[in-house]
Amino acid sequence: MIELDGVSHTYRIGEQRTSAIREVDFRVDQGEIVSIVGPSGSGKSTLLNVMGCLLTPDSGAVRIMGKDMSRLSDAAKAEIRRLHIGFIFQSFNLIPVLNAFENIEYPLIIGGAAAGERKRRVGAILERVGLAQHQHKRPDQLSGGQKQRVAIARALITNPGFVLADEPTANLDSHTATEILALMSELNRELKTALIFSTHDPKVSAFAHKQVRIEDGTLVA
Ligand SMILES: Nc1ncnc2c1ncn2[C@@H]1O[C@H](COP(=O)(O)OP(=O)(O)OP(=O)(O)O)[C@@H](O)[C@H]1O
Repeated sequence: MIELDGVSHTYRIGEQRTSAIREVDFRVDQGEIVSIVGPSGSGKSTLLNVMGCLLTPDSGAVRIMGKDMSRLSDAAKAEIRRLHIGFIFQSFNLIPVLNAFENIEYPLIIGGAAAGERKRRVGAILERVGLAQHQHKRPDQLSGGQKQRVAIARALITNPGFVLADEPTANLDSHTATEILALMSELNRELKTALIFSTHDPKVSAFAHKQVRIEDGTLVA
């Protein structure tokens, strides 16, 4: 599970201070789908980045699988991220010079998987997300929905316990967004991977089992 206990974060640029999240208590259990809803600037990305250990909060505790992140070195946190957390971004963040197969394979190379195992696992997930026939295309040769399918496959290829998705459907038309959400829900049921995603669209939020609302950095519901 991921647990946040009284977590706050303030950005500092010169003299300017922006209190992005304040005293957030939050918990996600295995297999849940949780949406974080709120207007622009309310702190959704900051909250996801703290949960994914991409950002160290000023105060409060972040525990992942029971481990207190504040006690770990950067290298140990990177290892927790690699083993337990997948990321999906609004703008897909695929590597432009790699094709779909290679983008999905990349986390397995980092993790030291052998070539045969990589081929088998990437082949299986390409089938699962409906992209087997597009595996040799680079991101600029894929549609928005196909790019997000590659990103979903890349996030899931290491079998993480959690996938954090920052506005995963914001750059997609509503039909493609619905397809992507349906795919993520199916994969959540099959793999029991928890999915935490942010959105400001109530229709998108409705896909979640649990919805939390953030306003001005504070969880309000
Ligand atoms: N790197 C940063 N440096 C300084 N201020 C930041 C930084 N990132 C975010 N902020 C500020 O922190 C607050 C929360 O931002 P955050 O990106 O978490 O909100 P959000 O709800 O994800 O917004 P959006 O829906 O527009 O992506 C905003 O006031 C924002 O301007």
